[in-house]
This record gives sequence, structure tokens and C-alpha cells, in this order.
Amino acid sequence: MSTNTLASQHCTPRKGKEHALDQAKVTDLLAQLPGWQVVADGKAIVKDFKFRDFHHTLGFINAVGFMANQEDHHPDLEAGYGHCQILWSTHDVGGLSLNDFICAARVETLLEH
Ligand SMILES: C[C@H](O)[C@H](O)[C@H]1CNC2=NC(N)=NC(=O)C2=N1
Repeated sequence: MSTNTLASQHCTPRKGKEHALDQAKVTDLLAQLPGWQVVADGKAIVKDFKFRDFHHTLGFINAVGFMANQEDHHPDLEAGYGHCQILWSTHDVGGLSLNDFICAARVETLLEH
């Protein structure tokens, strides 16, 4: 499944441990997302995006926020003047679900031009 296909999917409500992805699936999906890393003992994925100034950083944050509200799946954000770190984890699952990978792929498409 390509990043394109991942990004073309939508989040669905996933609640409960049965939606947690196993390590093999995480490795498989991560291979489609350049620059993303697994952190927090396998419970989250993260990537830091660089921008030329605060205007561009804030524009990105707003675009990510809009997409997150559309998908009803929300990242942890950490930002400064020229960067924003996006962390995805599914609280309702207590780790990584397919929603995190769909949203990470959707973030990547926001930056395509
Ligand atoms: C009711 C609503 O769909 C849930 O609370 C959603 C909202 N956004 C969410 N975002 C994230 N990252 N994890 C969740 O488990 C989650 N749950």
C-alpha cells in the first residue's frame, strides 16, 4: 500500500486495545512515511517539520489542525519559530492505530506541491 493509498483513507473511530497495531504492521506502515519515527515505547510516531519562518510554521499548524478536526483525530504539537513537531498516538487505543498512519500520510500530502 503506497503513501497515496494510506493518505486517501479516512479515520474511523477506533477504541480499545484490539485496534492497536502489532510491531510488524507498524514497521510495514512506517516504511511508507519517510522521516517518521516510532517513539514512546512504540506508542507514538513523530516527525519534526522545518519552516523558513513563523508565518510558514503557523500556516502548517493551521492546515494540520483543519485536517485533524475533519478526521476527528488529533496530534500533539510542539512548535517554535521555524519548526513544528507532530506526534500521533491513539489515546482511545493506548498506542498506535491505523488512524495515526492515515493522519501522518495526510500531513505529508499537505506539503506536496
Ligand atoms: C470521540 C472522538 O472521536 C475521540 O475522542 C477521538 C478524538 N481525537 C482523538 N485523537 C487521538 N489522537 N486519539 C484519540 O483516541 C482520539 N479520539
